[in-house]
Amino acid sequence: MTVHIGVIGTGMIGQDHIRRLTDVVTGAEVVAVTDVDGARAAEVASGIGARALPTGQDVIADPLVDAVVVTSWGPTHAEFVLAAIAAGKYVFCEKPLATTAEDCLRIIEAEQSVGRRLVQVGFMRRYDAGYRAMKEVLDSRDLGHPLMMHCAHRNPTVPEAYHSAMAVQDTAVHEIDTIRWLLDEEIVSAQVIRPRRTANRFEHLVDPQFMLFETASGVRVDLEVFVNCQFGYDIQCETVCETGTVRLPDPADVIVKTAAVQRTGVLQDWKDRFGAAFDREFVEWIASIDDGRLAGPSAWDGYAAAVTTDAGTEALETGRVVSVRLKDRPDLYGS
Ligand SMILES: NC(=O)C1=CN([C@@H]2O[C@H](COP(=O)(O)OP(=O)(O)OC[C@H]3O[C@@H](n4cnc5c(N)ncnc54)[C@H](O)[C@@H]3O)[C@@H](O)[C@H]2O)C=CC1
Ligand SMILES: O=C1[C@@H](O)[C@H](O)[C@@H](O)[C@H](O)[C@H]1O
Repeated sequence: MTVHIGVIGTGMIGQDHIRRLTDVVTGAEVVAVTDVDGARAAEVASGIGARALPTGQDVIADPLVDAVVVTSWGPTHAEFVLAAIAAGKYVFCEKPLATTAEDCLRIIEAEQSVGRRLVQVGFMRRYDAGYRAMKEVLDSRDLGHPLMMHCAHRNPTVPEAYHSAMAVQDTAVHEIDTIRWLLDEEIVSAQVIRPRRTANRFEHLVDPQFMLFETASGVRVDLEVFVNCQFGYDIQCETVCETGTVRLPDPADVIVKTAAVQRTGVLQDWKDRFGAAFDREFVEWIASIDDGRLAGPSAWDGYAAAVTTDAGTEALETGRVVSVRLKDRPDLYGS
């Protein structure tokens, strides 16, 4: 069976997902696209023999579209996800699911009223081979219970429009999801410490930031977010358990030894670091639509991330430890 896809937002990641749905994933075809920049949508559509439609609502209503991919700007996500649920269509939404926890709750309520999962959120790290291997070790409890986790999320630079709260909302949001997923429990508090600022940043930006999270069972997580580290895109994660540790591998690369020096490359971009994870994310999404049972990150995961990033943003502003208070998890999203 071929799943016919409509894509809302043909910007950077929208085009990348269209390419993978067209060239990498079997059983999927992008048949309609839209963008507020109509010329961009038309150009993307013509490259793959799809139709460019005027609005996102037209894409969702299109009878030829079985499932929707939302890759427009964050503040537009909730409207499109809610419309897709109302139309009874599967919807893959890039992070964030919505920019407020209230909108995430509206999405959860809408999905519950339909009685089955239609929404998947684009937390692609859950599809990364290294993170998956780490989760297997943790789930096996071979090393006992996790006690602490040390993480780093480093970008070489960010554009001037990037502001301090984005370190939590746009960057740390990926670790917030992976912490919850790897440890299989919720985060209960967030704190943000401001170390000495790097000189290599725009004046308005607090960078780096040192974040501390605590989970329901008392696991402590530290996360360094350093978005002007200069040297590359570098993702680190180590979990310390009762009888051992498990650490994310660095991406494979050759080691060159010459002139008394040993060197290996550092990736520069999240697209390269997580390219294979994005591919697998879409392969599995299409397979789960075929099965009629979504298994990837849910609207609940999008909601939990939104509440935690709100707490993190407040923690950055106030310097306090801020509690993360979630509603009870509905049965639709497991226990
Ligand atoms: N999972 C991940 O690692 C990543 C996720 N993202 C997420 O993907 C989303 C898009 O990010 P980018 O592609 O970087 O942004 P972008 O600015 O390159 O593309 C967004 C596109 O959406 C269009 N758009 C905005 N509002 C629209 C509307 N109402 N209807 C139709 N089109 C609309 C814009 O014209 C633009 O072409 C964001 O939510 C971002 O957080 C982005 C990068 C990485
Ligand atoms: O979502 C993303 C970007 O927006 C963000 O800026 C990067 O740091 C992340 O690693 C990437 O996955």
